[in-house]
Amino acid sequence: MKNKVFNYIVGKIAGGEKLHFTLIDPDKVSRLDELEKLMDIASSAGTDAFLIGGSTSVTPEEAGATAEVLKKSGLPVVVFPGNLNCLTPKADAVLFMVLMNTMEPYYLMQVQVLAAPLIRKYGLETIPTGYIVFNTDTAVGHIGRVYSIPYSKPELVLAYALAAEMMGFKLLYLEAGSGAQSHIPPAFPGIVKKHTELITMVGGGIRSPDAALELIRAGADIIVTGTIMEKDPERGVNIIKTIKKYRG
Ligand SMILES: CC(C)=CCC/C(C)=C/CC/C(C)=C/CC/C(C)=C/COP(=O)(O)OP(=O)(O)O
Ligand SMILES: O=P(O)(O)OC[C@@H](O)CO
Ligand SMILES: [Mg+2]
Repeated sequence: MKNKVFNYIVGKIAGGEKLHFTLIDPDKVSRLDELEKLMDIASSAGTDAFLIGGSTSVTPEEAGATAEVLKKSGLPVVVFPGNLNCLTPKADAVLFMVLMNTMEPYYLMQVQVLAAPLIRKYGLETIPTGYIVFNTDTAVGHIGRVYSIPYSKPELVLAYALAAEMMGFKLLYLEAGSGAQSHIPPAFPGIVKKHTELITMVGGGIRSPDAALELIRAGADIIVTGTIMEKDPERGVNIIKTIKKYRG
């Protein structure tokens, strides 16, 4: 069905839910038995979908094998691509992303042109996504040649968000970078939510239920965690449960 994953997300948000996505980096979780364990823990806690991706070192075979395992959960499996190598027909959908604050033309239009025919052949659903990365001191910040946006300037974030909406993106991913020292300020999802209709997804450096709650209260619709599930699954479960209990 067309837009199946997107409609699943929109339906949950319309029903008053806040969502949690679990990021699996095939570069970090390469053993399939470990992956299955993580999947069971996250899905029992109530995560709403799985993202698969990494900035470096993901082979198409690893992406495919990861997707195949995660599909067993019955939850949507969405590619969050660092590049073409992350694409796999085994997933349900792909975040069709533009890295809005890059200085590298490849991440603005070239990778999308290279990816589009492959995605069509694979039959993957595409979710038009504006991607903004705030921390240059992370793998994605380095690989993506990110042009940093000051943390003290939410109005600049809003300018990006308005541009994303005017260009027809449906989702805006505000990213501190995987393993970032700190998550983004709540004022960022706050200002985006106040002035646009974009689905607002926040990730990077979220390591506590309080941090997730703060971002959700400010306006984030979707919280992404990756590292915490690999390092401290119990804490990861607490974050998911807190998000799923929240009613605004
Ligand atoms: C449309 C297609 C096919 C691709 C878009 C490609 C774009 C725009 C990529 C943006 C730049 C980039 C490198 C994104 C990577 C995002 C990602 C999957 C991050 C996951 O975390 P890691 O950066 O691997 O963190 P670790 O350092 O913890 O491994
Ligand atoms: O690994 P963490 O810090 O949870 O970040 C998740 C995600 O936003 C990275 O793209
Ligand atoms: Mg990685």
